[in-house]
Amino acid sequence: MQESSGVDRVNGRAAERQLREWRHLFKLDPDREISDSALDAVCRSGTDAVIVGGSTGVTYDNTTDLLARIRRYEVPCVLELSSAEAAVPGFDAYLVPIVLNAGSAEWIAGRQAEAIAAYGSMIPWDTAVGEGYIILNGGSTAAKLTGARTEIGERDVLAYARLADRLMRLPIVYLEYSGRFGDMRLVERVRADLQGARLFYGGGVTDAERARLAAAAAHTVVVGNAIYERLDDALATVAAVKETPAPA
Ligand SMILES: CC(C)=CCC/C(C)=C/CC/C(C)=C/CC/C(C)=C/CC/C(C)=C/CC/C(C)=C/CC/C(C)=C/COP(=O)(O)OP(=O)(O)O
Ligand SMILES: O=P(O)(O)OC[C@@H](O)CO
Ligand SMILES: [Mg+2]
Repeated sequence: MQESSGVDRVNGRAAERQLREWRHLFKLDPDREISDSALDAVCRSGTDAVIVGGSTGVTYDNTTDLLARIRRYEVPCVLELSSAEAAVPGFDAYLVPIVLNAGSAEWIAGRQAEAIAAYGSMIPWDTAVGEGYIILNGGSTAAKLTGARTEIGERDVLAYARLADRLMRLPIVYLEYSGRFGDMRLVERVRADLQGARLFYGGGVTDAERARLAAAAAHTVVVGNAIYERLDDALATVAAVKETPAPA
């Protein structure tokens, strides 16, 4: 384990505890171009960790290339798996999405079980962490891919979150609005209702103002597309999140 990685590889549950302390995360998509100077700014920004992931076009090669570039820096780097073929060794931890409101079991347990069977003893269980995704922007790539039931109200969102939190005991519930800024009242309600899981929020956090709102509602704020579209504003989200008092 690298001293600076921020993720304890000796004991997977310790890795989960460390993830719980993270307030701000940047998500880099291996399927999108990023210049060396932009990557340098992201990795030195003070974010708690960089997630590598995207819903489509993620391959072993583009994931390996991005990991090698990020490894020049001390920032912890975790892989969010969206395809079994792109399970690249060398990350500090592995996040495995389980799309609770997917239209088909393929995205809830099907692909995951297939990959677990295929990789067998090669899986680094000590750094593997499950994420209970609830996808709420029907226009997003992830929603279309998984046929997610996005037209649902607070009662159903809370039910999915409780399923993940109280029954499945997943360490992370992820409210995903990728590409659109979500309903912070709903985010706040879901976070306040969780008993053990950490609430990750991602979607449309494009500047400091939105980052503050999201940081007041969720435990952890994830910033993705803004890195590619409005880099300076994206970088400003780090301080905005860190300066916002963490919710309970
Ligand atoms: C080294 C080694 C062998 C490591 C293995 C690590 C490990 C723990 C393996 C276990 C096996 C396993 C379970 C593998 C994963 C299998 C798998 C493919 C699961 C399916 C994941 C899934 C449900 C994907 C659906 C899409 C999704 C929810 C992706 C999450 C990321 C996301 C939403 C990104 C946003 O995407 P983006 O492209 O940016 O979207 P926009 O267009 O909106 O911007
Ligand atoms: O790309 P954005 O809209 O910032 O969303 C971040 C993340 O939740 C995507 O999985
Ligand atoms: Mg994206």
